[in-house]
Amino acid sequence: MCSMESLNGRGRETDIFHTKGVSVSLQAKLSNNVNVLYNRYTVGSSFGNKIKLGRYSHCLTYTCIISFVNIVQNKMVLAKVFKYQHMFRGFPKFSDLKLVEEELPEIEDGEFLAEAVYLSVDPYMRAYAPRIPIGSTMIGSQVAKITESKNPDYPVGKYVVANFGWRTHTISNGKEEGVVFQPYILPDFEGLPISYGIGGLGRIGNTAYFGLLDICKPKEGETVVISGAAGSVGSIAGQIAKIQGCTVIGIAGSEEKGKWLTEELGFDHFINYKTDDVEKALKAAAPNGIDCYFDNVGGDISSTVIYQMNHFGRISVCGSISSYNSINEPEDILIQFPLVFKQLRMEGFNVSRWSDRHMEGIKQNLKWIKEGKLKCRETVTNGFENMFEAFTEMLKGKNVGKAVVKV
Ligand SMILES: NC(=O)C1=CN([C@@H]2O[C@H](COP(=O)(O)OP(=O)(O)OC[C@H]3O[C@@H](n4cnc5c(N)ncnc54)[C@H](OP(=O)(O)O)[C@@H]3O)[C@@H](O)[C@H]2O)C=CC1
Ligand SMILES: CCCCCC(=O)/C=C/[C@@H]1[C@@H](C/C=C\CCCC(=O)O)[C@@H](O)C[C@H]1O
Repeated sequence: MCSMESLNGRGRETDIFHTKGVSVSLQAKLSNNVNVLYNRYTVGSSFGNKIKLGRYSHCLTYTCIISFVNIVQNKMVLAKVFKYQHMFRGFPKFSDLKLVEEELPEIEDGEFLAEAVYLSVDPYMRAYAPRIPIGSTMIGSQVAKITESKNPDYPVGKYVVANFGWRTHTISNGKEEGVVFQPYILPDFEGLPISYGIGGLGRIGNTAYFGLLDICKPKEGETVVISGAAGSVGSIAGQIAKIQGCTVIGIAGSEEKGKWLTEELGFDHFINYKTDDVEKALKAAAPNGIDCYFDNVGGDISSTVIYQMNHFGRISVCGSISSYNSINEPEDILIQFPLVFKQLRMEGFNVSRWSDRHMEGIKQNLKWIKEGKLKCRETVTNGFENMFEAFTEMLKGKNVGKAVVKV
């Protein structure tokens, strides 16, 4: 491995290579955190090559120079990768990650090369951070185009949905280790955006579909509350509750989100948890109590909702984003009283529970989209190097619908 950390500097260019009589201009734009890693060195002859790297040439080893020449000559693939460098503490910092480049080898039999087109940024990346090994690739999924293949199950030109992490290029044999699902060919979305594969027509859509229908089991005429309502899961869960004939109350953090939920998605009521008194607003919106609660946020919002639930109400615990960035343990919140006295059913879930029904959820959500009953909105950030920004903006609530990054 050859580290070029000492070359760091935003937008710095290293420049001219003359190799075997061919003059090649190489622009290596290095951002603050860019490091260059070499997985494999082909020690070819670079004797006689004139290599000029300005005043930083002392930082490069001979091996690195040869490796650069090989990259230029053989068009080797360089993947950009975000590594998890320091454990997040509190709100994630840019310096907790490191952007590096990895030289990829040629693919072998059974393998394919995929180029990320859309990457997902999700709250679980923060929630699971204590379990991510330091130095490993940041976790996450993507929709990627297969650009080379020696595996007939993954043909060139097709798109895969895969848990490759925060990286632009990946070699895979279709059997990723230690991930919650294996790469699969993007189903036919009948002209809908391929990015939906990491959103409404993927595990996000299925989280809303199964988490609401299998756990809350909402019935026509019932009142359903959704927290995190304008996010990717919440906005879909609320629309599915509307499709079931329920009265739907969405809780989210801005008036713009509220307008979208009520005016475009058909939610019956909106509560802004940042400016409204949630307890009073809930009483006004649900004078007869709440039957189902789809919980994306946890914390005070959730205990306030749970205290207003009707007998035999059902709570689907999807997540608790209000606590993910906390350093301190949350204060005790006594929900046992309503759970016991109202005989509520509260159940946590992980969408992987329904992996064997993955296509059922996708097909149903696709049908509802085609029928005009379900809308999937996205907040798109451009540029792989902006992954961290997209991630933290989502944690701050700047996204409406699904937060994705377009490479
Ligand atoms: N159980 C499972 O299998 C799965 C669970 N999840 C969970 O679902 C939830 C929603 O995820 P997802 O739809 O992908 O993300 P979102 O698209 O909803 O984005 C996160 C949203 O959380 C809101 N938020 C941030 N901080 C707080 C806070 N302190 N209190 C209340 N809301 C906050 C923000 O909206 P706002 O402006 O409203 O504050 C932000 O937009 C998360 O808890 C996630 O962990 C997701 C996928 C699968
Ligand atoms: C208290 C911590 C709760 C964390 C809950 C949570 O967010 C879990 C999520 C993962 C889930 C991710 C699902 C959808 C992501 C959408 C993009 C995509 O990857 O397609 C899955 O990994 C299983 C749950 O653990």
